[in-house]
Amino acid sequence: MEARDYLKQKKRIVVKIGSAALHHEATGRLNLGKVERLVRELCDIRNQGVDVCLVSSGAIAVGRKVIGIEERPDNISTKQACAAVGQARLMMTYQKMFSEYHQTAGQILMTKGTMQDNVSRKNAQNTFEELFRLGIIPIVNENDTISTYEMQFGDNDTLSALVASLVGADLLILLSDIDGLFTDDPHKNPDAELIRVVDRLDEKISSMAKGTTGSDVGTGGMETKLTAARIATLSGADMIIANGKDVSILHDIFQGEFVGTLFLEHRDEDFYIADFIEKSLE
Ligand SMILES: Nc1ncnc2c1ncn2[C@@H]1O[C@H](COP(=O)(O)OP(=O)(O)O)[C@@H](O)[C@H]1O
Ligand SMILES: N[C@@H](CCC(=O)OP(=O)(O)O)C(=O)O
Repeated sequence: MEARDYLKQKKRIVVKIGSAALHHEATGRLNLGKVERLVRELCDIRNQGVDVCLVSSGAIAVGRKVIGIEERPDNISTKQACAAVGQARLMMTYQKMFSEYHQTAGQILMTKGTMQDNVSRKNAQNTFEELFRLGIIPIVNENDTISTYEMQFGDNDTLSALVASLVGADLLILLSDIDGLFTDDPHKNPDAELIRVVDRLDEKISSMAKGTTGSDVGTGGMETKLTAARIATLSGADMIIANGKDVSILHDIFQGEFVGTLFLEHRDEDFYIADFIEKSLE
């Protein structure tokens, strides 16, 4: 079995939490206890001197509940309205909880254009760097209120990996509603087995991930998590998919415990974010 003790040495991490992991399944409402535990874990990691960045989904799901829309919206303008309301509400909740643990959080909302355009990307990079220098925890989401189809990442798995690449993180953690990458979708195949470590993202691994999401609020499924793994590992960051059901798993990861699926970094000096977006996300 591979050793994971070296994960204790990570200096800059990006943690992504999905909409499904942030909400009560029965009501679709925000799980405040979970958000609070997540914030506590992140503050504790920050207190150890590690730069921490949170990529949080949930704007549309939160906004949906505030506005009172029962069905998952599929038209873009309704999603944008939900995001406008929900992102503000989500940040209000995060700001309050981070300040209770004496940490400061800042918001960064991005579109595909932010990453494609050299000037915008550099500006975003500078802002991240300054926030880290000041000890502030950036909270990132897609700017859903103004992103129409052609400007969308569409999923925060890919966005979180691009952020990890942009800020030179050495670890990306995707907190999902599942224990990690399985040999098949475990919601459909009870014989699927958890994969502990992925050294190379080859065809065999890619074919295991299905794009369908298991929840009413999530997007992307496992396919987008493998896209994220490709971006993160080529950029020089290890990536872990772990179950966000109990967010103290972040502590376990930092203790070097064998949880989730670990994708090992394979830095490629020729990997360039803007080229990747042009080729893969059109
Ligand atoms: N090979 C696989 N291993 C694990 N989960 C898979 C796999 N293929 C598809 N999935 C599905 O992906 C879902 C996780 O993605 P998603 O619903 O988008 O959640 P999140 O909120 O974490 O983004 C799982 O619940 C599972 O149903
Ligand atoms: N940007 C969207 C989330 C998109 C997304 O990737 O959601 P998820 O699959 O739950 O991580 C929002 O905040 O509602």
